[in-house]
Amino acid sequence: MTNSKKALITGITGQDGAYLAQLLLDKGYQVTGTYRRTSSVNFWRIEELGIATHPQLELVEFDLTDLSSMTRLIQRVQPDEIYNLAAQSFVGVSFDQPLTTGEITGLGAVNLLEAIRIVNPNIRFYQASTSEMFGKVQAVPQKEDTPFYPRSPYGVAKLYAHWMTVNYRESYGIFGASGILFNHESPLRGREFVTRKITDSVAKIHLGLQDVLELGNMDAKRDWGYAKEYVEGMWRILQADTPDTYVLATNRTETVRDFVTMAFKAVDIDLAWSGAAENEIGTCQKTGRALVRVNPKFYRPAEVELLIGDAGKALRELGWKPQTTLEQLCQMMVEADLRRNRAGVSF
Ligand SMILES: C[C@H]1O[C@H](OP(=O)(O)OP(=O)(O)OC[C@H]2O[C@@H](n3cnc4c(=O)[nH]c(N)nc43)[C@H](O)[C@@H]2O)[C@@H](O)[C@@H](O)C1=O
Repeated sequence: MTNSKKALITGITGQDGAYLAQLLLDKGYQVTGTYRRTSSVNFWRIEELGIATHPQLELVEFDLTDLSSMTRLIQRVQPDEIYNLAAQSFVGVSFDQPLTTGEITGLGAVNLLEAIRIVNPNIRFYQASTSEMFGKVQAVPQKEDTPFYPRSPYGVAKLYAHWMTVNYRESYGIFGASGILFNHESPLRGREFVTRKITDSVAKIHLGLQDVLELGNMDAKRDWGYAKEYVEGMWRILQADTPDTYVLATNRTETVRDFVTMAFKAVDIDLAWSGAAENEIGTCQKTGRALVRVNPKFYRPAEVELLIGDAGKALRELGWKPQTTLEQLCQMMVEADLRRNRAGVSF
């Protein structure tokens, strides 16, 4: 399918960037994806999706904190839509690197908004906002009008970018839209995030490549959906008649412990839990072997205890609804990690 539309995606090497690029290429868009220079730039996600060498995909190395190069890039590409998915997105790291997180995750979005304002105010802009902005939640479930209370430098930086998007919408009439996405996972998730850390470890333990899985707070509750469906929601948000803010979530919440139990079940291991807090362990019911234990080094200075979103507005106005259950998602992730570990590849 061809289509005359052009999209710019910042953060093409991340989970969402890769899935969104695939979706837009399938729709016939010309896609420019930007990535940050790091010591180990890695294109494994777009390679796994089979789009790395797609003729309609251009990859550009780019720094979100540099307004002048951003302006030149937008002048050259002339995109119809910009999806800002680039961020320092790991909550744990943001406590150690609050300033870098603020520059990339917070100010980076404003650089894009400024460049749009300068180059072409008709460009549609999607800001990747996050349930981390609800943090210490002020209502259950959380929706678009729930007051924010971020609990990490990451959440604070995202909240700044979110309000700047709203502000540019109201001040300059820019089509600045924001998706408040709850946790969304997939086989393309990085292993620094808890679901993928769990599914990769379960695969390794099952194959005899690892002894035990160590985790932090297992009582944290998250609303986990399937990332591939969430990028479809991003696209719908930018196709709406007017720019707005939408929550994307499943409206189901489970603990980290529940996800661990589910992941071991996917390889036919039933766990029994014992001990509490720092002494909690998960043992194999059949063999009595300890497979999971808590290591306080993974605790965060401030924790988000409970997230559960209400995506009713996205359903009513955009027709968006999650389809994949957490059990299906977990199974899909464990199977992908079994496949990779059997093949000796490690992403
Ligand atoms: C929507 C939001 O979603 C993500 O943020 P996150 O919820 O912090 O994701 P996570 O997978 O790192 O942690 C989930 C929970 O799991 C707990 N937990 C326990 N033990 C470990 C552990 O060993 N590692 C990690 N990473 N977490 C652990 C941890 O303390 C937390 O309560 C990002 O995409 C972010 O960019 C974003 O926007």
